[in-house]
Amino acid sequence: MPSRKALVRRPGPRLTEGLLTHLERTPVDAGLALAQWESYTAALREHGWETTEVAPADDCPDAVFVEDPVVMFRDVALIARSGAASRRPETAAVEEALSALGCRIERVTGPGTLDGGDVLKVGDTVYAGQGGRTNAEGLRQLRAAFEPLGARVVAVPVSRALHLKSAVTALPDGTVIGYAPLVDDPSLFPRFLSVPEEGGSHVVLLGDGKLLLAASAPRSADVFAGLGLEPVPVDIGEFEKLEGCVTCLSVRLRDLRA
Ligand SMILES: NC(=O)NCCC[C@H](N)C(=O)O
Repeated sequence: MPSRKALVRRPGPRLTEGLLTHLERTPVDAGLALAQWESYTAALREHGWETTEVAPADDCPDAVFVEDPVVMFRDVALIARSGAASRRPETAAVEEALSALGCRIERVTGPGTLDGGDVLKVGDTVYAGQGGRTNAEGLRQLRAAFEPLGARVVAVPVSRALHLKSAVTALPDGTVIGYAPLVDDPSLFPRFLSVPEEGGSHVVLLGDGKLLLAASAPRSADVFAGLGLEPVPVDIGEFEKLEGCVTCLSVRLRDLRA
């Protein structure tokens, strides 16, 4: 029976200083962001995911984007080493939380860099974005950690978005979805579906055909509903101003050993 736990991390006091790469800074309302985070984590729980909070990293503005400090494959947690040096102190408490949950821990070491947001798993295929935050050495270490476990790692160039998963994610049947202007090369994916909004390219699979996605993507939600899926919209507008999306606010742990 697959596990249904999800790591999350509460927004910290410096959230509004989060890094920006592709967007101009616009004011972030910290109170509203907290309310949106509470609704996001409540939606996970309502759909059967038990949430575990990673201890705060209050000096790290981007710590709420808990997907980036780790990549999971089966019960192995590969602790990442961000291409953004200011994000590296986020990993310590993530490692502690995963270790306490019984995960085996591996670590990306320098000069390798890797952000969890650059890794999209579709079954045993692991698409790894190489761009601003993940370098060739990080990719090499990802292969070394996961290929012995049965992963097939496919490198994907990322030049138009912060992370691979800022550009593409996947539906339950494995179809990769993306907002075409942000995808370097859709032909790298066996099946690609273009969605009408940037926010529509990020979905978190909740199980039973349900997809968590941003409320900013209603037309994409209609596309998914037309495919027989059930969109679950959540407003994450304050995090979108910081180049965050639904995927980066949690790490689902589906293969923990009992
Ligand atoms: N996986 C993700 O897409 N993470 C979003 C991180 C946003 C944050 N402001 C950053 O630039 O690192």
